Amino acid sequence: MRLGGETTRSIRPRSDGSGFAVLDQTRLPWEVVWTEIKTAAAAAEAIRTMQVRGAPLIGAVAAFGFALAIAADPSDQGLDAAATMLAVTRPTAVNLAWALARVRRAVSPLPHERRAARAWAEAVAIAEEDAAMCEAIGRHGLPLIAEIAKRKGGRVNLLTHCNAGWLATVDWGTATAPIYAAHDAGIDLHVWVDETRPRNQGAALTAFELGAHGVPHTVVADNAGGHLMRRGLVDLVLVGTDRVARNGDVANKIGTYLKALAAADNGVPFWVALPSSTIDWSLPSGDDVPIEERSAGEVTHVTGLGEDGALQRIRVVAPGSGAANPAFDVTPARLVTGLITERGRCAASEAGLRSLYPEAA
Ligand SMILES: CSC[C@@H](O)[C@@H](O)C(=O)COP(=O)(O)O
Repeated sequence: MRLGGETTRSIRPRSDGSGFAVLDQTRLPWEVVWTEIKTAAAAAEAIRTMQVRGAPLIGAVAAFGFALAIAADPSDQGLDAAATMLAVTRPTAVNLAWALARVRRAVSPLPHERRAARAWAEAVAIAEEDAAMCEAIGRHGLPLIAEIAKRKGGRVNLLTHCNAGWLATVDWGTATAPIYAAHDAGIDLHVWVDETRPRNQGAALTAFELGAHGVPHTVVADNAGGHLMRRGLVDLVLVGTDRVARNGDVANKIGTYLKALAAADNGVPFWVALPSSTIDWSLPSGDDVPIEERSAGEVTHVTGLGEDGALQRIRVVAPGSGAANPAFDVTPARLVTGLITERGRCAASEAGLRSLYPEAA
């Protein structure tokens, strides 16, 4: 996607397999900084500190990190240790465990000396496939926006939460892929961007991306969505997800559930975009999705650019008051109009998912 004057992806593997570079998302939108990752420990730290975030990108970075670990120690014990170190970095996005299991399946039957090259090739394949899946999500989601544009005969207003854009994936994004596809096809659209407290992925990242691509957008406080929907100012809510349970329940950034409730009350379609690497077939419902509990400091303080151009961290909560910080919530399938995947659109239900993925166990 576009970044400054160039076209780029969110992750840049070195052709010799010695490491990869990622965009440090804790510095965006203020600075574009590429961070070199050369060890599995550095990959784990980048995921843990959210220099990289977003379910599909977490999976890709974990895969490359695992490959680096396997190059350093291809033994079974080495594989166990590296997989555990990477797996515990963040709990909610299933893409992380999915990517580690995939690399492990690819290398386990091989002799030690062939494991490193195979692991790196698998990580590259995961990244390439993610970009292709997101592009396909764009193709399958585009008609939803085109139909509204045709019916309305004017500008289509979308609302999105968090960052499910190309920064959260390898390229294109999940929720943003249909938006970019529609915008590039000449459809007049505008995106309401939820700021997404406490870490402000909407205000900092989605707004940054949409701006770089020339997509008209407006950042709103997280609490504005219901009001905008009641006023008829939202035609479609489109979000990503970190884990979809077998029954179509969807885990996503905290606050998504409230948007789904407001959308249902106002008859606004609520669609969720995902690559198949985000489906957790082992989970019967969203009740069992592990919800990440993050530091209270993310709620008590905000980070931003001061008048002097320096980054500042400011306390916004009364001194002495505690804070809780659940980072994700689960939207029940009954509130989801449908799912957009790389294979097409389906109902948010086990039957819907199986209609697109009949081979799933
Ligand atoms: C394509 S991304 C879908 C989700 O990963 C995204 O909406 C989200 O919730 C990201 O959360 P984050 O905590 O920033 O990793």
